[in-house]
Amino acid sequence: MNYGEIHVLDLDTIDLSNLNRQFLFRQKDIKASKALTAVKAVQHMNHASKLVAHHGNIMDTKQFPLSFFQGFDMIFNALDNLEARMYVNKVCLFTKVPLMESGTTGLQGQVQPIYPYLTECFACVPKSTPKAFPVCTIRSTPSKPVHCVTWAKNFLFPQLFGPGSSDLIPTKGQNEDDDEDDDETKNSLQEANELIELKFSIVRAAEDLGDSPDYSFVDSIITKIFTEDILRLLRMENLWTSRSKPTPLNYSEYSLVIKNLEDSGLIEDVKLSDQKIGSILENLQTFVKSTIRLTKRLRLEKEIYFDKDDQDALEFVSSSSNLRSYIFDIPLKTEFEVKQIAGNIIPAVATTNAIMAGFSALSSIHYFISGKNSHVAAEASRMVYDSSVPERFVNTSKLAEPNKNCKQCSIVRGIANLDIGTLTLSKFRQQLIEKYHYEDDVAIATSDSRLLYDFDFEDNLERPLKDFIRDGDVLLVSDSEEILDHIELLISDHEGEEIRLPDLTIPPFREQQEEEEEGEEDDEIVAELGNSDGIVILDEEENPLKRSNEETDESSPIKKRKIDNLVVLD
Ligand SMILES: Nc1ncnc2c1ncn2[C@@H]1O[C@H](COP(=O)(O)OP(=O)(O)OP(=O)(O)O)[C@@H](O)[C@H]1O
Ligand SMILES: [Zn+2]
Repeated sequence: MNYGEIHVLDLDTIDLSNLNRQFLFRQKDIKASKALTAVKAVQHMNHASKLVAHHGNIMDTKQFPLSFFQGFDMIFNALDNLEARMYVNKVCLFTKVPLMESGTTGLQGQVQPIYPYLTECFACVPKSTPKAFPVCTIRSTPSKPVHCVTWAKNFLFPQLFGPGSSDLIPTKGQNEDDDEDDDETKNSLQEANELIELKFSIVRAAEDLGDSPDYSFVDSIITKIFTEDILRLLRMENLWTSRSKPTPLNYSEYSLVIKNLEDSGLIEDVKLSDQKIGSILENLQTFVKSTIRLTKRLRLEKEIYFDKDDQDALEFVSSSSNLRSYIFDIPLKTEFEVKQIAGNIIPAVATTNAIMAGFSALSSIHYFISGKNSHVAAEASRMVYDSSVPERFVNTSKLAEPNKNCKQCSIVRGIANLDIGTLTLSKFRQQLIEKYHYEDDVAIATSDSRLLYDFDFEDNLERPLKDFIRDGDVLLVSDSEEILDHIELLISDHEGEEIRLPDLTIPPFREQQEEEEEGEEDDEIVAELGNSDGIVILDEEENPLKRSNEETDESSPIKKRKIDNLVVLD
């Protein structure tokens, strides 16, 4: 089958660790763009499709504006993170482009064809988030290796080399026990302040590490983190009534050996096997080595973010989490194991990936052979997933209808074309009121609930939209009278263009819901089901939304469609 034009997109470059399962890549391709290399590798195969590669982040609206998405008949997701998947899902709802969503974890996998507003979207079923631990467990009372790795990766590393970490500094009310809460909050704040001091010592050291470097700042870090902080925890006796107490590190036992290594300049040559559990001395040596190397890097890099494939960062996290484990009498881990824990790595299986990619392609055929009819394809397509039943490796199920409570599917939305550089908030507000027939006023907020305007917050009115949003951002508009529904407008920036507010897309199931509720009475709402893509678009002739800027009809088609808990404005 000829797909016409296929665009392949990925933000990453090829790593050695990809070669075992990503068959299009070879050793020589390491560090090259995945998308470009994949396209090059299959270009010569016998097919009639034109292949185009893009190296970039799908969420980058400059490189991939809305018009990019609108250019496709179908989008295939094979992403590995929730943020990007949710983003593509949302854009597909705005643009109504069908989405073939897929994913694998180890031996499990699934393919979900999504026909916007006709079938469940990616957000319709809540997704489980990665396992979270209480802050106090990570900060004060670890009991498993993963607690220590999380502390090293999410707290210590960003505090010393990155942008800091506020989410692991507890605020009141996070502990079940109130007494623990007070003591812990105070303790953690003090620890955090001291770490800021250490960060300064690192920055100073980074400037001074010359021919005869002074590494005493590393001793201060070790003493603070592995001895003094633990002594302070021990003083909080209520923490230890039903737990075994930690044992602070006695650094003086090791400091001489470390100093000799530093003086002889051999410290940076220390290398422990990644498959072997190191002794305390070896972990200390690795800690000192990686701290020195990361500090030197800070001369060129402003901030360093943890990346499991960054050897210095991995050695720092591995050694510091092991030293903490030792203090809390928790089993130590090899560097390889720490890498798996820190990188949330679930082994990827080439066969599962291949099977799911195959089903993705097969499933899309329903859409193409039906002449791109979403209704027919939605009826014919199946969700495919691995099966836990022995002797039956895959299972299928009919596609479910959108979840009526889905925060994505249940929203009235549209795409607004405008020039964010020149359009002021005031003009935008005025146009909204005219176009959608708000009776009084609106409130306008960003998608992360930052209020830009409402009737008693007018400070921003004369500022252009570009001061608050970028191309591709979503704005939330709500009716100050709370009669009309909240709406979501995706902003598509077009320099020099007059503002064009869209006719809104109303999810079909909400239309049916309201018809059932309101019976025949409501002749204000004029809507039509069953146009080619199944989306309810308000009728051209009779609906005021279609007649932009004309005040010929006082009624509004989005009247009374009120969804609770959608927008939190403050
Ligand atoms: N926002 C994004 N834009 C473009 N590509 C993305 C985005 N987020 C993730 N990806 C890509 O999605 C792909 C997911 O693939 P997968 O998890 O199978 O392999 P991988 O990430 O190469 O494996 P590993 O994590 O072991 O390196 C990756 O190639 C990743 O670069
Ligand atoms: Zn949904």
